Amino acid sequence: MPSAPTPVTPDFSGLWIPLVTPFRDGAVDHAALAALAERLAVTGIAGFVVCGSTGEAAALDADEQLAVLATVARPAPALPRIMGLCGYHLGKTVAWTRRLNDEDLAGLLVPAPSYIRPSQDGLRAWFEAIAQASAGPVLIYDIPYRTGATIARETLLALAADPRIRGIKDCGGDMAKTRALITDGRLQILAGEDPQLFSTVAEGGAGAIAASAHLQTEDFVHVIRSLRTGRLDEARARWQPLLALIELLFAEPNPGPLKAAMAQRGWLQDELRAPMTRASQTLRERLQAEQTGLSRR
Ligand SMILES: O=C(O)C1=N[C@H](C(=O)O)C[C@H](O)C1
Repeated sequence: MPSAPTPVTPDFSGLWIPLVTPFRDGAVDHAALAALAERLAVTGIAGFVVCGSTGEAAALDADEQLAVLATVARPAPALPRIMGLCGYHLGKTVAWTRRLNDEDLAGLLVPAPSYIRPSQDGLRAWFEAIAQASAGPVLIYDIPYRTGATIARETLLALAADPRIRGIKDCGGDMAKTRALITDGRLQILAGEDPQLFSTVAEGGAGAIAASAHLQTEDFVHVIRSLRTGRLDEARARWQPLLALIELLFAEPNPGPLKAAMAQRGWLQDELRAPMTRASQTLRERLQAEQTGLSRR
């Protein structure tokens, strides 16, 4: 049986959960967040991503983001935490990066600046300025459908030469680009599009940051471990039953459907901050039926 790939340092392999931020009556529900972190911490995950897009970070102010980070750290202090950044103002983002140097973080997850669509040279300068300000490693968050900026393969390969930039959360939707990065070998590739988790890890990706893995977490952990140790049949057997759930969770903007499904399990209130909205009634019903089916398996 093939052995697992040799880990690189720092090791970002495995399954990372981009935590939702639970709300109750408009405020962050820290009790629900702490209970969620506690529940997930024992499932075999690599760690948490705090304040990613699933965490509705764009709707949280700086104090709320720091409070969320502190709450997540409490139940499992030894479990690594990656902090998400978002924005488009370089000076403010660099200043926030410096503030985050005071926190105990495994890394920063940094998207391209939203809305302004800089050139490839501008994108490179953006990531390098943030990496330079960061005390810890940086993972590039490549998500053109949210930011409006496509990071070209050549730009990513150029950024890979920076020793502070260690990985990528890949939502680029371009498998040829993903393969080029895997072949290049300098960045650790984490699948960020949940349906692509299997193919990315099977082709040599290090793991995933997958919102849908809030649910059926052990199955997702098992899929990644099986793929990384060459147990393809085992991985496929765990993966295929997850596909319908994943499809439903992204049938409307994330994290609406995910929060609906989690609320059905009694884990949080089905509440989002505007302009994000709850999943539609029809989708909520389909999620309920799918979850009932999974619980009978
Ligand atoms: O917050 C994240 O990290 C993720 N975001 C993606 C998105 O909604 O854009 C989805 C992915 O599962 C994790």
